[in-house]
Amino acid sequence: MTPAARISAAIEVLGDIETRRRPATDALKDWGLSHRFAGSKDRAAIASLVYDGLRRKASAASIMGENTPRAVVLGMLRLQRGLTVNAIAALCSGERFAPEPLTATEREKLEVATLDGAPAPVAGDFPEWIEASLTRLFGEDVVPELQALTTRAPLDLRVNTLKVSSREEAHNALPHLGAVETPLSLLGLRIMPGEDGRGPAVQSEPEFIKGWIEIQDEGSQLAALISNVKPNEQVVDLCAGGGGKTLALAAMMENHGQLYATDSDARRLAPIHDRLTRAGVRNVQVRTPRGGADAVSDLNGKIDCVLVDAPCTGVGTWRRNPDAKWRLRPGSLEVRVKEQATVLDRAAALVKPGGRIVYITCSILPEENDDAVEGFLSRSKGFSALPASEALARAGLGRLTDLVRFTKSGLQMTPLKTGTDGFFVSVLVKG
Ligand SMILES: C[S@@+](CC[C@H](N)C(=O)[O-])C[C@H]1O[C@@H](n2cnc3c(N)ncnc32)[C@H](O)[C@@H]1O
Repeated sequence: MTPAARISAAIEVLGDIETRRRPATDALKDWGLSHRFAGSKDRAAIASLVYDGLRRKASAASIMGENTPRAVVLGMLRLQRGLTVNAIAALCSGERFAPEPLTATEREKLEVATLDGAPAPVAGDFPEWIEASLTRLFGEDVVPELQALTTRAPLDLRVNTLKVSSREEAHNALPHLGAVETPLSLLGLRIMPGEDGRGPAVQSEPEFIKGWIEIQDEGSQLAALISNVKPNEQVVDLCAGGGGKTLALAAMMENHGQLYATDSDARRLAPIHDRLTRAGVRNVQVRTPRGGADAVSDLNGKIDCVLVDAPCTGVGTWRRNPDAKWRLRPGSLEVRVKEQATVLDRAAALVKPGGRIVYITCSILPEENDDAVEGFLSRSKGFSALPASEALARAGLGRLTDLVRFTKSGLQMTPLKTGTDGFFVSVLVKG
């Protein structure tokens, strides 16, 4: 396919997402099934155009003065990809499979293309209804913070110290990936996405299959490190899901002590078994919930650290899932907030005196972060929030102090400040 034909395809897919209100992955999959001639490079390039369009949907529509899929793609090519008006015009030739030529108005709009004076939800590409929440956290930095969430995320790897002795060893074994060391996690390697937004097929690498590396955002690695779990502790990963954090905790515990991994959704937990085997983990008991029974009721009052990687809106991962931002509704935020209260209350009963809950979300909305923690502290006697600077110091992560945003009861990482997904962490100590 020509670059111009890929742009036509991206406009078509964005139209499908809009009219049928469906996730981008479904629309892209259907497009691929009905255009079997398109090769994998074409499909990746089209997906990348669609995701960039979603990343800049509000700002692109604003500079073009209309909200059509074509306007979004044209505006995105200018704003996100930095194409000149002539380069965009050359792609829109009107020839076979290419988009129609630019109108005089489109040309004019693309030439001016400024976001000066645009309201924050337009300049920062986010839904208007969360502006007040974001302002509570970011104050005057809402636009730069949210603009950083419109960029493409790198592919981060965590080196598994249960299988290799150092980050260097894994790095040296994988020179062809072009990875660099992550600046904040000493276990991380980072691969920048290619022009078409694609990364290498890491999961096919022999080192991945041997368990030397896992795919994990640097922010997620840091959140696990802040828990400061140690060998020989008793630890529960209460929302273990597919086990991303469980694996990181097990490596920190050097396979000593006991780590219980559970989740209210048995299906989400299913992949953890293969992952634990591949990673060489021997100290994890997976507790699969059965028939609604509490899978960790025997552990009440016995646990040193309960990790609550809470269900959340995922606003902090919008770099990776840009269509999620336009599907977020106040009702879904409310549901997540209720789930967060439930899971925090469950965690509280597990903790022994002197133990801790480490509460994590991949969100930047205060309702899911400080408010959830403050609500918990007002309901539960005996817990207090450890100052986040102290939590960093205890975990040997003092280097984060000048980068993270400290909040009332925790700390916030963001793409702008830490170059990671938007993770929130709060450590709640039982006196
Ligand atoms: C952010 S995801 C966990 C991701 C996982 N920890 C990882 O690192 O790959 C949140 C998880 O919380 C689970 N969850 C939701 N409500 C829960 C509850 N009341 N108790 C336990 N788990 C719950 C969800 O099923 C989901 O798997």
